[in-house]
Amino acid sequence: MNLKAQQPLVGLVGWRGMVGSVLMDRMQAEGDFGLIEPVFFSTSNAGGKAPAQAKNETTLKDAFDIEALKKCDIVITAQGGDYTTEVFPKLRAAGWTGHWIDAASTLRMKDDAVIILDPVNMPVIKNALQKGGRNWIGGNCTVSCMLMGVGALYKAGLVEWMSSMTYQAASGGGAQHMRELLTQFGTLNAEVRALLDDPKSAILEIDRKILARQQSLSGDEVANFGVPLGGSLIPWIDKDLGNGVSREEWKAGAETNKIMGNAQPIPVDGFCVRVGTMRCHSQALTFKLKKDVPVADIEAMIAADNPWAKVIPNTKEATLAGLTPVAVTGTLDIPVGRIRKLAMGPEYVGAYTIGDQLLWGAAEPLRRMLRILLDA
Ligand SMILES: NC(=O)C1=CN([C@@H]2O[C@H](COP(=O)(O)OP(=O)(O)OC[C@H]3O[C@@H](n4cnc5c(N)ncnc54)[C@H](OP(=O)(O)O)[C@@H]3O)[C@@H](O)[C@H]2O)C=CC1
Ligand SMILES: N[C@@H](CC(=O)OP(=O)(O)O)C(=O)O
Repeated sequence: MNLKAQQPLVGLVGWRGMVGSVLMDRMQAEGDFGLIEPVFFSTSNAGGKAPAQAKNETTLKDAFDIEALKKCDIVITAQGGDYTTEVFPKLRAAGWTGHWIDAASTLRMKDDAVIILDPVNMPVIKNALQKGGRNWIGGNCTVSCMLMGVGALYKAGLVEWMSSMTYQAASGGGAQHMRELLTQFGTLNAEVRALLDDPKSAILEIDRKILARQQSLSGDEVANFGVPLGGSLIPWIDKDLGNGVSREEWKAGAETNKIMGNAQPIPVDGFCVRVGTMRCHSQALTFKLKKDVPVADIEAMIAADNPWAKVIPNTKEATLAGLTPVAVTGTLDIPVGRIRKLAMGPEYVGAYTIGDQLLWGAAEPLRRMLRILLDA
């Protein structure tokens, strides 16, 4: 398949979901649709009208139609893991040799799949391409955002181990989770609105009423998270692996090492916590470096690594201005701040980083992989 010789046929699945919509916006902004012939698929509305970016094929194809998918040179999917599990093996079994670009975690750890994050692991991607690689999978959002920020330290071989404590946004669970969080905030606010309006009301009375309402949230009010997130947090994300580790925590080590192509795995571990933010994942990092490196050198390496990593000076003023989810949401910036030596010794370094989990954490690596294939 010579992807350069023509406008390749690119099948888009999951384009109207939350991740898919962010992907479409980014592809539009970067002019990607000018380089491809898009074919839009749907799991629910085959025969419906394709979005405005459609060119020749203006109706939606059935996303389960293997013959229709087989015609594509490239398929990009943000439809989710169940879709991948059902369709991908059938498509390959039918003899399809095109490129599969996927946001779901299903195929990430397969030997013939590469976790794509090209500003961090372009050599790994190029090497796989040369060997005929065809399966390109976006990484876990927390891992991708972390490596976009501090990948420089891994590339330099400086990391002996790293611990990551995350503060993950509601969007990581999907659109319904974001709605649930906001609805809970509204419910809680309504519960004490009269008391809030009265400046003389007792804060402990407000606190008591809020707690009572949080504890009574049930049914549809907690259908997605299972327990209240508004005014609370949840220190478990994804499945229980049965050994005290959550699947989200397991991904940190497994995916970091796979992305970096480490022959000798570097220990990466910590706790993943869901907090009441909208779509930015934050994380506090502890590094044990292999040697004592001055903070200024660490900052310089991070700043020089890629155009999106931004060092935030370790002051209160700069932190409040540039190192919060509200400051970062909707941008491709990956600020890294709070960089300092820790009390444990000169090789121990702390840092704090944030990324929009729908951009670098999901959509952006997919569209960049498309461009890599088009340029190959
Ligand atoms: N959420 C996240 O943070 C991340 C998600 N991912 C991966 O991406 C997958 C998709 O996630 P996400 O985008 O959050 O899922 P969504 O639920 O937003 O979208 C998934 C699909 O649901 C269908 N759908 C049904 N009703 C609606 C509706 N009202 N509006 C839009 N779409 C609707 C669409 O399929 P159709 O058009 O065919 O009906 C859509 O493609 C995940 O399963 C995961 O594998 C990866 C990284 C991060
Ligand atoms: N699990 C992440 C979101 C996500 O979709 O991750 P993954 O792509 O690894 O399943 C979160 O909840 O924040």
